[in-house]
Amino acid sequence: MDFFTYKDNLLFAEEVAVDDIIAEHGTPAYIYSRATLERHWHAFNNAVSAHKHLICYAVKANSNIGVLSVLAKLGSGFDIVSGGELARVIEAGGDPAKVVFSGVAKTQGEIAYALEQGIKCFNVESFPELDRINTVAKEMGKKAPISLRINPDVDAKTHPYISTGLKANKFGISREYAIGAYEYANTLSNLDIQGMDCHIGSQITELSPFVDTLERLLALIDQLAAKGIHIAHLDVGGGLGVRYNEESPPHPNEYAAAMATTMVGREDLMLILEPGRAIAANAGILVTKVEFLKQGEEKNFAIVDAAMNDLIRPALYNAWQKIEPTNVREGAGKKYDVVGPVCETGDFLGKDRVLNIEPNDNLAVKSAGAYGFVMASNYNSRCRCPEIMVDGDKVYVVRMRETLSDLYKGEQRVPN
Ligand SMILES: Cc1ncc(COP(=O)(O)O)c(C=O)c1O
Ligand SMILES: N[C@@H](CCCC[NH3+])C(=O)O
Repeated sequence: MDFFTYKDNLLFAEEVAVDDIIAEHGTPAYIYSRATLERHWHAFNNAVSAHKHLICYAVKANSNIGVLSVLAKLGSGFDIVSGGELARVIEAGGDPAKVVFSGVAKTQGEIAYALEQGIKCFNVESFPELDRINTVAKEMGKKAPISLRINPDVDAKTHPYISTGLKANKFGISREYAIGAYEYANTLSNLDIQGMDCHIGSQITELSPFVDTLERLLALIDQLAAKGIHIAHLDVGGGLGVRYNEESPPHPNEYAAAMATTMVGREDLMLILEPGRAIAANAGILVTKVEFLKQGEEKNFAIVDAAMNDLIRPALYNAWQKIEPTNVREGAGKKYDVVGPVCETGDFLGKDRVLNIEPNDNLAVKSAGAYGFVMASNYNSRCRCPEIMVDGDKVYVVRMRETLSDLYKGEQRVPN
């Protein structure tokens, strides 16, 4: 069931017509569906329910407090990569004891903050990070729960910018050094070895890289057990892809069930999943208004009021996201490049899209709930747009549109 559907040619978000939301709140605007977020989360959670598990939603995909609060109310855990994300989780009502902290460069301050809040685990990415966490924990008179992120050297077959599990990537500790790293961690008195983790990349559309990775990590866990090092949880990271266009990634049910099946016989080993995109992407759209239609010599342009500063994925990864009018007109359309107001040729949301549109029509850029607003900027001194949550027939502004003075808040003139 899709919670962004057309009724009589009008796009609805759950029970509310998108054009009605826009009439009140303007464009551009991100619109999220609570029911979709919940359904996606449950798809993961249900598929692994027979195994001891924790779903740690990857906050980086969409860190809006409203979004996090929806997931916190379901009892979700969270995967964070900064102190800022931890603060958001707490503000949203999330439980720090269900937080895992990933990232290659955690600062001393971030480590201390996370220890103070009592997070579940630090996903450690290097030997020097082990030392840093041990030192901070010692100063605080605490033991830090840790997991080591193992780089399994598996090809996730995704865009090179979002592949993370290859030897050539900066992430994790290579498999060759894994045992040594655990043995070293075991000598540090303020560390408490809890888990093993990995994350091989994002927008992965096949099961096999996930299963290969899991098998490699389980083999390492067995080697560690033989050395008397006990691992209590295995965190398989995130990375499950979504359908933007023609992709056919495994359903979260299928993916999570494959993970749980590979772990049969290891009932004591808690399974942690860190899905981000698969929960948030198709739970959101970006709505933008057509400002002008312009005929170039070679191309037609639909110039819209959203830009690369609002949604950078097309410019950054040449990513394709579906673009559809919120009110469908009868008749054939024309081919357009959908471009924004920013002064860069790379400022496009889509190219060669057949659309039947007029100025002032609204367009919905689909699958924009993940890596959308979180990657937005104020480039060209553009105000970041609002984020709106629809819940049945209710509409909540979960982040207000920025105003012009927000743009220079905290800045000052230089005195004479
Ligand atoms: C450590 C870690 N976990 C989880 C995720 C979430 O990935 P995705 O949004 O592809 O599920 C990421 C981002 O790729 C990540 O770096
Ligand atoms: N920002 C990327 C995903 C990054 C994954 C983070 N580890 C995207 O939009 O596809």
